[in-house]
Amino acid sequence: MNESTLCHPIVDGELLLIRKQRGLGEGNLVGPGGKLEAGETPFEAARREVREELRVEPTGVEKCGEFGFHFRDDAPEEDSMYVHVFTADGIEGNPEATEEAIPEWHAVDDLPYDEMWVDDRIWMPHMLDGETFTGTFVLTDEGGAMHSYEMELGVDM
Ligand SMILES: COc1nc(N)nc2c1ncn2[C@H]1C[C@H](O)[C@@H](COP(=O)(O)OP(=O)(O)OP(=O)(O)O)O1
Repeated sequence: MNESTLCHPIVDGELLLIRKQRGLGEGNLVGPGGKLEAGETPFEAARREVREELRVEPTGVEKCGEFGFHFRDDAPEEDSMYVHVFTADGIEGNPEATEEAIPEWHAVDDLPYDEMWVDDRIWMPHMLDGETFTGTFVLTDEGGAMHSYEMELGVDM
């Protein structure tokens, strides 16, 4: 299964997201992140992806969760991903648009979940409340709807 990361800087009540310019979820509003490279830990990959996508260095990076997902209509082994989720308490530098990502800040209490992956509205409120979590999500309709999911809160990370 592909392993990837998401890293969410949260500063002054706002969450730094990206408008994804290519790859899985192109056009969606997502956390900065991407697949692990060979020999990399999830922590290293999370920081590298923020640097590559937004040209800033995340600070105070901490893991808050992990989840797996697959699409119901596809073979799970061919189209599934395991995602390590991090928060950051700041960034060094000013986010820049790159060919992969356009930065957008959004108030944590008014997130546009209808422009995000359908699983985000389930786990992200827990992340924003400072809870740890694990989850499994099964999406349908090419990711447009949630078929089923399981989540556990208060998990050791
Ligand atoms: C289907 O549900 C998803 N939900 C959430 N919350 N995040 C998702 C979902 N599917 C993909 N993602 C995120 C997780 C990773 O951060 C990226 C992976 O995207 P991609 O396959 O494009 O990986 P990259 O490493 O960015 O690709 P490049 O080879 O272009 O660097 O999406």
